[in-house]
Amino acid sequence: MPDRGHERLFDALTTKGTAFTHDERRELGLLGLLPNAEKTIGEQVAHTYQELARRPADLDKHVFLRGLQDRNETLFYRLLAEHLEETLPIVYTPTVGEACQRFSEIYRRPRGLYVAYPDREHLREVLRNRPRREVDVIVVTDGQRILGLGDQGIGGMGIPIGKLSLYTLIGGIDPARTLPILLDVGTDNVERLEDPQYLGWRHRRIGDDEYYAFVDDFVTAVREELPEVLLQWEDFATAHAQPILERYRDRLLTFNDDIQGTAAVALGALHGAAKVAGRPLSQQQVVMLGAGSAGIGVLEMIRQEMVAQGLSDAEAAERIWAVDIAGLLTDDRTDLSESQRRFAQPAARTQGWTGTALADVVHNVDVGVLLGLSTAAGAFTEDIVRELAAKTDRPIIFPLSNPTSRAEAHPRELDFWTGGRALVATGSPFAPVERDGKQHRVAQCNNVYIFPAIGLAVTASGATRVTDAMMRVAAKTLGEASPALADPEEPLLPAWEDVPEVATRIATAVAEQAVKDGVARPDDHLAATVRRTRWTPDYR
Ligand SMILES: NC(=O)C1=CN([C@@H]2O[C@H](COP(=O)(O)OP(=O)(O)OC[C@H]3O[C@@H](n4cnc5c(N)ncnc54)[C@H](OP(=O)(O)O)[C@@H]3O)[C@@H](O)[C@H]2O)C=CC1
Ligand SMILES: CC(=O)C(=O)O
Ligand SMILES: [Mg+2]
Repeated sequence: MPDRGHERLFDALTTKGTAFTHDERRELGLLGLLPNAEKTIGEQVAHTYQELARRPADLDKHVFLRGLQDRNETLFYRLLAEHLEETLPIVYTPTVGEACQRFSEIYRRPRGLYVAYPDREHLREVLRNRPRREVDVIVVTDGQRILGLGDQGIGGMGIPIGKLSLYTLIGGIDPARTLPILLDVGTDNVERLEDPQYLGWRHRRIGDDEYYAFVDDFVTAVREELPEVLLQWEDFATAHAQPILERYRDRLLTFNDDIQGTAAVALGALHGAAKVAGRPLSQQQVVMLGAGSAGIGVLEMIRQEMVAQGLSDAEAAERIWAVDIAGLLTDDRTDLSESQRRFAQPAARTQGWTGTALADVVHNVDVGVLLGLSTAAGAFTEDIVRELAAKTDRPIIFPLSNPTSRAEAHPRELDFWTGGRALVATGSPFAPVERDGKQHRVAQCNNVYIFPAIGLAVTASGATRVTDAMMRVAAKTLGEASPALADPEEPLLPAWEDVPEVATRIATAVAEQAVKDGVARPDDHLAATVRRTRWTPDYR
């Protein structure tokens, strides 16, 4: 801890600002550095909230909140906790997308680490320069697939910063023990490259050989410096996301949020949806628009769930249909990756069809579940949705692409086209839908329901790996918390004010699974350990 009063006052993690008491001011050498009044944290929150509310534009609100985070983290998290539903879309999707696009323009202060390719000979030194010694969670991106907004280069840093805020807010991870990292390997975004304000390495993205060697060196440096840290991969382009996960998942404590976190939240939401629809997942025909890393990750978990519900692998595969830009994934296509090929349907099944686009699949298959992880805004058209709704009482429709501008459909339209029968969840937040004079909250099926709980689970239990079984337990525990199970009129996922508590329950179940899987130390009081691990936004 810094010993000079001035440094103490400006240490965002420990400062209390105007809430330092007179005695503390004397003790810490702060006397005279602050105006006379002594505020409580409650008063500071009220004042700061007023200031936030005065900013009309969401991006301005984002900049304001990021500034607060850099000044006083305790106050930042207390404000967010007290206004969770309202502030989440500001620090996270959709506004964080715009913040990434305009990162260089709104940049104020350093946070986290920029691990740049030109510094590749000095990665250990970069890691050693981290602001704090002890780290529980790293979120790392290379900025190539930021939400559905494509390559943002160094601007991608907004995502690890935002995700880690949610690790703290929802998962109770001590903010002093989080580290956002941006791997700066160039950008192919011409607008960024030509922008004089651009703060990243002004260079095209490096080739795959250099890229994988660099990622390897980065992982080596992380293992040497922080051998026990949880390393979360975020918003990598699909071509890199899966190979990176496969390469490191059995070697370190790591997971890919877009592949595994998204799968777990989708399965959690499907649990409640299938119950309300009155038909288990294993009896549904499932269509996914989008066969990127997120879409394939979700389908993989759905397949596992169908098998757990009694189907053979082959029977499960028959019920899963994946569609990308070129149409349905079929076994005669030569452009599919290995992970996509697992979901390719026999081309013979499309005999007699006039095409294999989404509309054709919905026309020819008794679809009960339609999911979107495609970035294709509006792809769930009125015709498609009406046809789907004519085949089933309670169509399950999840437009999951982010940010809002990339959603495959608007929940209000889905509700209208299906006469209020659709069971809907979206990736980004939407306003409640009005039906029969009542407001119905739309569930936000976003991996934010999962990753903070995974962080809490592994931190509390000392886990050394993230196993598939841990992810499945996270999905199951989330599914069991669905308000729709008790009342089909309720949303498919818990309300934001309940999410920190639900995250604690998920974390406990995941930690128990980690012990069962032999990747965490046994603990007779895991639930208590998980609760004790949680950091809370109180002045110490
Ligand atoms: N709700 C949540 O929690 C999460 C949401 N997401 C969102 O999912 C989206 C996809 O992410 P990711 O898988 O990594 O991205 P990718 O870009 O790798 O995948 C997109 C997929 O959609 C396909 N696609 C694109 N446009 C169309 C179209 N017009 N019609 C049909 N298919 C199309 C692409 O096909 P092709 O390969 O042929 O181009 C590709 O298969 C993003 O918007 C992201 O924000 C991601 C993670 C979590
Ligand atoms: C939510 C998320 O991880 C994404 O859209 O990429
Ligand atoms: Mg992501």
